[in-house]
This record gives sequence, C-alpha cells and structure tokens, in this order.
Amino acid sequence: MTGFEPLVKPNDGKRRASRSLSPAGAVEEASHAAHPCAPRGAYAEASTSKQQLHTQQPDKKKRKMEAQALKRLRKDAAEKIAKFGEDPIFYEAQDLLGESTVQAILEAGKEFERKFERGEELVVDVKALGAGGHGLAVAPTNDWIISVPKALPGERVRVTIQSNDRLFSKARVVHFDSKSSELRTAEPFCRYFDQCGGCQYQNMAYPVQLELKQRVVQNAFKHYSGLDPSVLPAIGPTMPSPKQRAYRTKLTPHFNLPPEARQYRRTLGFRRGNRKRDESLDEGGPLPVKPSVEVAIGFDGQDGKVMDIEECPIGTETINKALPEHRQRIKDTIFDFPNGATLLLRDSLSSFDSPESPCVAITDHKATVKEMVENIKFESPAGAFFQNNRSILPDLLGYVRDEIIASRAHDATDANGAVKHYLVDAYCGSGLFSLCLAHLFDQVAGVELSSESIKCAQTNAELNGIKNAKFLAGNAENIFGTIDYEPQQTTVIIDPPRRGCDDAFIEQLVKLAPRNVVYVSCNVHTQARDVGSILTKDPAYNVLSIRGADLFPQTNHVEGICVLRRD
Ligand SMILES: C[S@@+](CC[C@H](N)C(=O)[O-])C[C@H]1O[C@@H](n2cnc3c(N)ncnc32)[C@H](O)[C@@H]1O
Repeated sequence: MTGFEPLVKPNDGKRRASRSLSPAGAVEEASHAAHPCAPRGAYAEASTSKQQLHTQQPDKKKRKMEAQALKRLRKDAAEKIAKFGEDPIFYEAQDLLGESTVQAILEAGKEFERKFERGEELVVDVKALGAGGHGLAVAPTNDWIISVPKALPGERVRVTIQSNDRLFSKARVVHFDSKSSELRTAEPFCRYFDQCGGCQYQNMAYPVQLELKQRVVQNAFKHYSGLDPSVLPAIGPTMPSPKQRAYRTKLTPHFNLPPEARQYRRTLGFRRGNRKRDESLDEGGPLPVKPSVEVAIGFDGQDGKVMDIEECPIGTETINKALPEHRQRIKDTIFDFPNGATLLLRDSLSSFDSPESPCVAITDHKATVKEMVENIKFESPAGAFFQNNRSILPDLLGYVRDEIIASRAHDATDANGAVKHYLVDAYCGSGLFSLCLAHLFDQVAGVELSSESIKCAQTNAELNGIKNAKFLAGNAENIFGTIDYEPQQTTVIIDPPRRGCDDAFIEQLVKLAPRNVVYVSCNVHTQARDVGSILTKDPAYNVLSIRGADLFPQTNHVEGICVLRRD
C-alpha cells in the first residue's frame, strides 16, 4: 500500500498479544504478566482473586513464570553486554550510587529487582541528565536509580513509577516541587513536548544542548573505548545545526489498529492481521454498521502509547503541510488496514535547479527523493537511508574535508612532486561522502549492504559526471578484497548503522592499515568501542580529533566524528 509499511516494532506485537477482545468489543488487559518488570500492582491484584478460587496453585505457577522470565532477562542482558557493552545507564548508576553499591547489587543478583510498584509515588531530587536525555535521581532507598523524562538536574519532582528495569525504574513527573534547574533555559515550542517521547531537550537553550552532547561524547569514549585517557584528545565542541527547528526531512508517524476496527473487520470475515477475507467466517445477514473509531496517529508518548500528533515542529514545513492530508487518509480508510502501520513522509526538492528549489512531500517508499548537498545532486528511493537534517550537511562535509586536507600536510610525494589519494567509503548509502569528496581523490570506492542504495550511488555518480568512483553492493569488509590502493595514500570513511562495525570489518581495516580513518556515527557508544578496538589492534593509529555534530537538535541524539591517522 502506497506510503505505508507494516508496523514492525516488536513491543507492539507483545502489547496486542497481552490483550483480549471481549464480545462487546471492549479491551481487557490480560490478567497476569510474566515479565518481572511488568506492573506489580496489577499482577498482585489478579493473582489474589485467582488465589481465592484455586488456593496455592497460582502462586506456584506465578513464581515459576517469574523465575523463567528473570532467567530470560539475565540471558538477554548478558548477550547484549557481550555484544555492545553495558548500557550507558549502568555507568550513570555507578556515578550516582557509587561503584561499590552497584557491584553489591550485581553480586546479590538484584539488578532486575522489582524495586517499586507501578503507580507508586515518590519524591526525588534529580541529580544528573543521562545519555538517554532523561533526568536521573537516586531512589529514597539509596540503591536504585529513578529515570524521569523532562526533569532536569537540580529539580525536585513528585513522580509515579511506570516500570522497573535493570538497576533503575522509569517514572513520570506528576508534579514539579521545584523547577529551578540552571539547565531549564528555554520554553518548549511544541505543544506535545511534555508527553511526547520524540524530543527531550526543548526545555534547554541551544548552547546548553550542545554542551550536554559534548559531555555524552566524552563519557562514551571514557566508558566504551577501553583506551587510556592519555591517548584521547579533548572532545571538541559540538558542531551546531544551522536549523534547530523544522529541520527533519523525514517523519514516520505510526498508529495501532483500534480494537473496534479489528472487531469490525472480523465481522466482515477478516482474520486477525489478514488482508484476505476468510469466507468461512462470514456470518451472513446484513452488513454490520461501521463503528465510529478514534485512531491516534503520531509518535510514542512517555507511557509507550501512541500519541495523536497533528504537527511536529522539528519536521520541515513541507512535511507538516502534508501531514493533515495523510492523517485524514488513514482515518478514512482505517477499516482497510489489517494491522497498525507506519506512515512515511520525506521532504524532497521538486527539481535540481538549485538547493533552494521548492520542496514536496513524498509518501511512497519507492518514489524518488531529490537532495542537493553543496552542488552535488542525489536521488534515492524515499524508503532508503539519507541523512535527515540537510541544513548541517555542508558543515559536516566541510569538517571532514578540512580534516582530510590537514592530514595531507606531511604526505610523501613521488618523483614528480605528486601524490595519489584514495578514498574508501564504507557503509556509503547512496554515496553522500564518496560523491561530495570525490574531487579530493584520484579514486573512490564505496561499499554498502543495500543493493538499492548502491544502484543510487552509481546513478548519482553519473548524474554528477563523477567518473572516479565505483560502488560495490555487499558487506562493508568485502571492499578490501576489491581494491589495491596504497595504504599510505588511503582514507577510509566509516559511517555504519547504530550497531557499529562487525569484527570482520575491523580486522580487514587494520590489515589494510590506511593512513587516515574518519569514523562518523549516529551512536557514539559503539563508535567509541570500535575506535578502541582499532587502536588496540594497531597502536600505530593516533586519535587526532573527536567531536559531536548536532544532526538532531532538541533530542538527546548526537552524531560522533572521530579522525584517526596512522603514523
Ligand atoms: C548511517 S547509514 C550511512 C549512509 C551514508 N554514509 C550516508 O551518510 O548517507 C549506514 C548505512 O550502512 C548500510 N549498512 C548496514 N550494514 C552494513 C554492512 N554490514 N555493510 C555495508 N553497509 C551496511 C546501511 O544500509 C546504511 O545505508
């Protein structure tokens, strides 16, 4: 269906699976919850009524389910830690509670303890801001963290517990007893800010946001690189985004299918989640009357439920103008959806006449989006990856370009006083770095997993008359077998997805031993881990610079740029 993709968030399936439809169409919460972090109060109430009917039996069952769920949680956490390291909140808990307290909790196996009841109220003093953008407080028990979105250090807040997690509980502000944080320096400009989970920082002036992000980068390298601080340069100031509102060129509001719509579809003979009718379910008789249905289309709120969002002021004007029409389209056709779905809105130039050409909103995943970065034209399918804040791209590319040029100052020249330069653009997408920097290099090779994006990179090279770039579809590490570039004259740009680089890629990279590595990442934690791994495998690399770039103003996200040189 044009403009829509299936809702793939795993939580959503779980949420729906834990509910059942009553014949009257009302939603009933399941009477028990297996997850140790599930609401304890609700669970206790359900099991009490069962106890009256079945004496001790449910208690035993409940304990068994809890033990199994805890085992699963521990196993999942151990796997995640082995792969990605500890979650940033682990280090934040160590800072706030003390390493020995955290160690004692781990040794006692109490890191998943259901510390507080869901709905329980506490008054806490917010002490720090976590990398996730939430205020962090120490629980009154002094051995647990309370994470409170939209609350800032220095503020005293009355909160209600939402859920328990590893070493911390998530909570929601009920009341600000004091709202005096030095960081609270701006008035949020979005009417949904208090409830929406999308932005975290609209209550802080922009320079404060940039400073916070600098600290996040600093902590990431401190905790995840495994490197001695002496080998790391001071973290540079965060590169600001020229646009701090109306910058996002892509929005993906989503919705869950309301239970009334699901029920109505069933009476028409559609099984749950199916597009095709099952004749055997047809109850015959006259067509049932369509119920009136309210559907929330937007983003997840702090309570995990989808909020109905009519406008998103960090999205571009083009997207916001198009949003009402597309929301209405969903409302008008809600009974045609077998499930919830995600709507795609991409801002595209209408032509390549100039970077200031008027823009249009595109909602079909397969339609072509046009972008112009500096003077380079890019076309890519709306469903494929492209950086979402076009306002900062010239500065980001300018910085990478300057770093590359500066690193050439001491390059050896050949007999004619010339030196060749090569670029490998790993995880190249539709060729942003390769094509914008191609003029600095004799040859460029890009690699990318998505064959669709690689086709775009090739067409984009042609579109811009760039002849020195070739592109390969495949795993990033495969590029090393296809090039014979002189390592001393080679720069590798790495821009992987959030999970960072695979071991196989890092192995191949250090085997090639390129002179320069520029690592750009939307996850500074996996970036720090990978940089640590490169330096550990090959100590001839030096970290020349590290800084953040603010591709996502008003949110806690920060892009990291780290430049390495092998001497
Ligand atoms: C953050 S995007 C960067 C794209 C590009 N550098 C840009 O700025 O437009 C990461 C890209 O890595 C690609 N990717 C993911 N896993 C990969 C892998 N194992 N090997 C190569 N590319 C991969 C994704 O398809 C995505 O296009």
